[in-house]
Amino acid sequence: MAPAHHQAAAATTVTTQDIRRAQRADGPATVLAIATANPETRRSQDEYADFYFRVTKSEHLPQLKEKLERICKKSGIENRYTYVNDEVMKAHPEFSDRKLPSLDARVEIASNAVPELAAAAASMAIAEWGRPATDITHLIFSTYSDLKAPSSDRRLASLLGLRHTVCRTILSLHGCYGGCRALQLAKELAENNRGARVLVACSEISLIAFYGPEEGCTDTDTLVAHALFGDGSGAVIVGADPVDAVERPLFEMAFASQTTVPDSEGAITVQHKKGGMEYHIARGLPEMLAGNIKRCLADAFGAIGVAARWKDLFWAVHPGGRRILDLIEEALGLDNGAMAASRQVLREYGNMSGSTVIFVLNELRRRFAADGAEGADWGALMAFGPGITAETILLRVASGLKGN
Ligand SMILES: CC(C)(COP(=O)(O)OP(=O)(O)OC[C@H]1O[C@@H](n2cnc3c(N)ncnc32)[C@H](O)[C@@H]1OP(=O)(O)O)[C@@H](O)C(=O)NCCC(=O)NCCSC(=O)CC(=O)O
Repeated sequence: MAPAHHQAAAATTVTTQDIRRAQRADGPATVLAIATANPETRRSQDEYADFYFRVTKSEHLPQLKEKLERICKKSGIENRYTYVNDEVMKAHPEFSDRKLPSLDARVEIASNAVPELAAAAASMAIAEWGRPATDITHLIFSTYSDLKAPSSDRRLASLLGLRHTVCRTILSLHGCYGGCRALQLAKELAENNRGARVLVACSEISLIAFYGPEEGCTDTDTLVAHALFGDGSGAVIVGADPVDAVERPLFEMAFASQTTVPDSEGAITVQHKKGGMEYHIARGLPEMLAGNIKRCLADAFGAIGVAARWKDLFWAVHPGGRRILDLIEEALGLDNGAMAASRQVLREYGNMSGSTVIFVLNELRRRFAADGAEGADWGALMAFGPGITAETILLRVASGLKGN
C-alpha cells in the first residue's frame, strides 16, 4: 500500500469534475426491455355490475347497480383483471363493508400479492433484456397497494435473485403517475451512474380499495372507481450506452418533467382508512386535465427549447378514463387514432393506476415493431395523478425498434 502522503498527492491531481465526468454515462437513458403481468381472473365489463353487487351483497340497491351499468357501458373498457374474486370475498366478507375494520387483512394479502405480481412482469423483462438479474444495479418499485416495511421492493429483489448491493427505492401514493415517476427517476440514475441498469417495477392490486356501495350515498366516487380500476404490474429496464449485440434499445428518454396543476389539490385524493383505501375523483377531472394539457407540454418542451407540433408526435398517455383521452385528443387537435395504444390498453385492462403507462409503452413497442417504426420518431409519455400532478417524458424511437 502507498504511504499516506503519496495518496494525498495523487488525490490532488484528480478533480471532482473528473470524478463526476467518469461517473456519468455518455448517452441518454434508454428503455431496454418492457413486460407486463396481470392476475388470473379476467372479468368482462358487461358482467361487472352483476359480480360487484353480488359479492358485496348489495343487490338491494338496484338504482346504484343500474348506475354502475351505465358507467361501465361508457367506460371504453371491455375486460379487467382482478385479484378480487368470489373466493377472496368468501374468505373476507368484511371487505364488502367499508365501515368494518379490514385494513390489516388487506395489507397482509397485498404484501405477498403485490411483489409476486411484480415478479411475474420483472422476470419476463429480465429474460427479454438478455443479461443476468445480478447485473441490475438499482430497483425502483412503485405501488399504492403495499403498506408494510420491509416492502415489496425487498421481496421482489429476493424473488428475482438480485444482488445484495442492489440500490432499492420504494415509491408510494403517487397513484396513477407512479409508473411515470419511477421511469423519470430511472432516467436520472441511469444517466448519472455509468453502467447502471435500473429495474422499474410497478404493481397495483385494487383489493386495497375494493368495497361495496354505501346505501343512500350521493357521491358516486365508489362506483366510478369500481368501474375503472383493474390490477396489473409492469416492469421496464432502463440503462444508458446499450451494450452492442446484447442489449436492444427500444426508446431513448430525451427529457422528463413534472407540472403541478394550480388549484387542483382536492381533485384526486386517496386515504387509507380502517375499511380500505378511499378515493375521491372530482367530476370535472377530464375537463381540468384537458384544460391544462398544453401548459404541461409547454413546460416540458419549453425547458429544452423545442417547439413541437403535437400532431407530429406519438402518444403514450395514461388512460385514466375514456373521457380523459377524448378531451385531451380534442384539446391538442390530434387525429382520431393518435391515442390508439392508450385506448387499447384501457379496453383490454382498464385503469391499472401507475402500472398502466408501462402497458401503453409495451403496446406502442408492439405497434412500432410490427410496422418497422414507420411514422413519428418522437413521442410523449404522460401520466396524471393526485396533486394534480402531470408528468411528461419525451421519448425517441431507438434503433432496436427500427427495421424489424
Ligand atoms: C365515467 C365515464 C366513463 C362516464 O362516461 P361519460 O362521461 O361519457 O358518460 P355520462 O356523462 O353519461 O356519465 C355516466 C354516469 O356517470 C356519472 N359520472 C361521470 N363522471 C363521474 C364522476 N367523476 N363522479 C361521479 N359520477 C360520474 C354521470 O353523472 C352519469 O350518471 P347518470 O347516468 O346517473 O346520469 C367518463 O366520464 C370518464 O371516463 N370519466 C373520467 C374518469 C376519471 O376521472 N378517471 C381518472 C381516475 S383517477 C386516475 O386515473 C389517477 C389516479 O388515480 O391517481
